Amino acid sequence: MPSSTAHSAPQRWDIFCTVVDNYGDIGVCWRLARQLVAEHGVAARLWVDDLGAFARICPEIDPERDSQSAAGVDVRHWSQPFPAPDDPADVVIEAFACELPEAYVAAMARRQPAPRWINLEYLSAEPWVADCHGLPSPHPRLPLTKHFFIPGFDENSAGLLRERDLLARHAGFDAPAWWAQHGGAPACGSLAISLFAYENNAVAALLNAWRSESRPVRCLVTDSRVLNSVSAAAGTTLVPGDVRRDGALDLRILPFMRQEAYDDLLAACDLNFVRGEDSLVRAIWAGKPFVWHIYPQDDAAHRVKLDAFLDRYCAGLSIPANDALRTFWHGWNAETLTADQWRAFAGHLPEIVAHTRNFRDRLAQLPDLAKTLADFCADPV
Ligand SMILES: Cc1cn([C@H]2C[C@H](O)[C@@H](COP(=O)(O)OP(=O)(O)O[C@H]3O[C@@H](C)[C@H](O)[C@@H](O)[C@H]3O)O2)c(=O)[nH]c1=O
Repeated sequence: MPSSTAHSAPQRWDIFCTVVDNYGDIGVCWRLARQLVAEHGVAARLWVDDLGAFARICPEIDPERDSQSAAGVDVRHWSQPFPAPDDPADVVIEAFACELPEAYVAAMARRQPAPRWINLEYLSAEPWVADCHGLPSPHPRLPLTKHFFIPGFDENSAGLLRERDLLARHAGFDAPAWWAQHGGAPACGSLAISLFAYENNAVAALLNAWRSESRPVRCLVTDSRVLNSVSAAAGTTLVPGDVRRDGALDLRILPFMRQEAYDDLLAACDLNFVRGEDSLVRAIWAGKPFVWHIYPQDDAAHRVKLDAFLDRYCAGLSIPANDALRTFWHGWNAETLTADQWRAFAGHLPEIVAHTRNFRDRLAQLPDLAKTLADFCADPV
């Protein structure tokens, strides 16, 4: 149910997003803002410090304009100094612990009732999420309380972003039409693979393995950081539109696409290599086997995060499939992958296909992140 009625003004939400690097931060905030407007009837204003990054995933955005509307969302450039705040919103989302403008926080403190203030954290499959999700954090000086919202994989977390019609869209996906517009259907019996990742030295081993596969492999490389590694492995600079055929491998470089189109790419392929948290979640909803290149952190904290996810994802797999999948994911993330590891993983793909579909279906039983948030914020503080 929308949060507003015909008689009351819609609830106003301000979502603040700083683009730390890449597209994950804005990718998540943009999806959330659109879904809140479309499914919960709120008036959402999205403050973004880097409109250039935003325009890459949503080409309607004009990076030169401080104020514009897209998909019903009021998009604002979060510039410095921050414009004097008018009336702070009913709900204020601070995405990924970005620091709100001081003047805005002061205005929040003057508001009656105080706004709901949410710190939307990074996704994690780790067990500590259950203890921290939803915790209040009173402001040390002002009459404000911030709550932590942590996306995750069970009912003790904030859930995952999932639009109401997403699974139906995947179920009705017209693969032949998609392939007709994207270079033609792969040869019969092919394995279609999308490749989105950070730079990764293991690309060379992977491409070699695919060249000598027993079945044709159509690999669609996104115009992302992994393209540097693909170019290095190919010994030439590849650009969107390039096609390279070598042995069983048919390699195609795609242009960077709008965010909605990325979902279709995941739906079209049999296996998706993803990175960061937003593409990981989209790969789960596509219900196809996937391989996660997790955002690397200096202290190797990403290994713990990766294993926590693997523990959830692999539960219920046979021991050989479990071993092959984990070894393959670790090899990809450590950039030490071998052709044997690919063959072992690929040999278990039929089991992993069915397993991933079940994993997706189980997660789809949980409330989605926008709903969890909208429910929590439905009433004033
Ligand atoms: C390949 C492609 C992706 N996308 C979108 C899909 C996603 O919304 C977004 C990519 O986001 P992610 O998968 O999260 O990967 P990322 O590496 O871009 O973002 C990262 O930012 C870091 C700061 C975080 O620590 C990471 O966890 C992650 O969020 O880009 C397109 O819109 N078009 C494309 O062609």
